[in-house]
Amino acid sequence: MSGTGALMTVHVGQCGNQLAQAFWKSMVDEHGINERGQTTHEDDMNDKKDLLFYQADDDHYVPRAVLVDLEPRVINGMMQSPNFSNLFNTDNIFMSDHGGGAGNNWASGYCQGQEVQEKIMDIIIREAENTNNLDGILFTHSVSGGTGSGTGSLLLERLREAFPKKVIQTYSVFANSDTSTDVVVHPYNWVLSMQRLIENPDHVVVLDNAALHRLAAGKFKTDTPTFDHINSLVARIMSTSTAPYRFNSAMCPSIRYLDLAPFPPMHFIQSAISPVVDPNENFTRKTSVADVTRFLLKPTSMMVSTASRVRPNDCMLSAYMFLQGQIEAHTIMTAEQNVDFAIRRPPFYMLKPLRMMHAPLSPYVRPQYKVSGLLLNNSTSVAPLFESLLSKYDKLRSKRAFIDKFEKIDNFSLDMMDDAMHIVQDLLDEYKAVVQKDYLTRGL
Ligand SMILES: Nc1nc2c(ncn2[C@@H]2O[C@H](COP(=O)(O)OP(=O)(O)OP(=O)(O)O)[C@@H](O)[C@H]2O)c(=O)[nH]1
Repeated sequence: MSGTGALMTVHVGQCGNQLAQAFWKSMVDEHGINERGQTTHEDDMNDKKDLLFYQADDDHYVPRAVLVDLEPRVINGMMQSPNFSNLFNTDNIFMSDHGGGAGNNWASGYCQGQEVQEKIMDIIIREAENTNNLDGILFTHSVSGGTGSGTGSLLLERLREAFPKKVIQTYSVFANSDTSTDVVVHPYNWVLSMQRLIENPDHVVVLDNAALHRLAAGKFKTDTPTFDHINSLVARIMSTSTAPYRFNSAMCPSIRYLDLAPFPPMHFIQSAISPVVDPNENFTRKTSVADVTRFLLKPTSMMVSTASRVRPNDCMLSAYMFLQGQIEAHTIMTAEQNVDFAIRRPPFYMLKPLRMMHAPLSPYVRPQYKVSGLLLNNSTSVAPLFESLLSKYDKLRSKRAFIDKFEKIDNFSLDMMDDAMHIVQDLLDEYKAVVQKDYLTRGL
């Protein structure tokens, strides 16, 4: 593969593995592969299946994916489903012998992870060594339960150690703080995970379940969107953002060229997709580049609930817009100029020009719409979400609410929690400093 290496995925916990199902379902469809890993179409020259799949000795395609959970339900369910039972390499699955999960407790997930980390890392390193040119790792998990957050945190530390030069990009699901039914100790789990998200990956795509839920409720014509609805949106983000590498784009042939985090550790990325369509509905709209870009740049389109409350000094540190469909090169250039003009005025300021690129479509699947897009946006407008979660953490921590559940875990100390809180606070201060500083290009 010239200029392009391979990617592998690591999925941890219930949410991480449910996202794996949505993502890999769209990957097999987009690469013309059936549930046995066999090709369903004559190969297209732009289809780089080997970016995410390897070929077994009998030539069938196998996802370069590692599935990890401390309880077996979700992965077993996947292995029994007709779509996946013959697709994944079962040697790439780790399920704990205890089988009880981490009880929504980061400390339990982290400490159980310490006992089994070598086994999991052996799987990941073997899989990485199976490709001679790994560019990066995509990692899916939730930061509010116990396994995805706790074991996920430990694995992120170990991945960074084992792959110091590879791009690590997480898709991290934040709890839906609008619903009382979600995990009550999620602010603790979040703070502890955030420390590892600040310290280890190159990019963290922040997926706020509250925003995803609202978007899905509006678009899927249901008041009670399911995780299937929500995960289909996340799969769109993951598939569009990897489309340039998977389908031979000259503009961005590898995740290594994605310059989304010019000021680390401010590497928390918001995303928006357009159009959002219920696949079971007749699509009657006419899409255009102008229409799609306008929607993507609306603060309310971001998959982060607090981003819709625009603050006058917010600024985009780096952003990429991926457009897909039947689009002429000159249309992208005109759109780029229009967008460039729009984002130099409130509510958008940019430190770097927004980069637009044409992300090729799968040669085998035709969407219902002609033009679609994805925005990956590294903006200071993510900070209010962190501020709100930190204040939820402070409220629980000051009352020592549920703290006994964490204290009773061997090898866990409350200092770990307090240290993590300071690291998150430092990140927030960095965001605030950017917002206040006059090096922003706004004629100050
Ligand atoms: N978007 C999305 N969120 C999910 C999904 N499954 C669970 N969540 C959210 O993830 C959080 C809980 O994390 P889980 O992934 O269920 O838990 P876990 O990481 O397996 O940890 P334990 O259950 O404690 O072992 C809650 O905020 C849920 O709302 C999913 O499929 N999609």
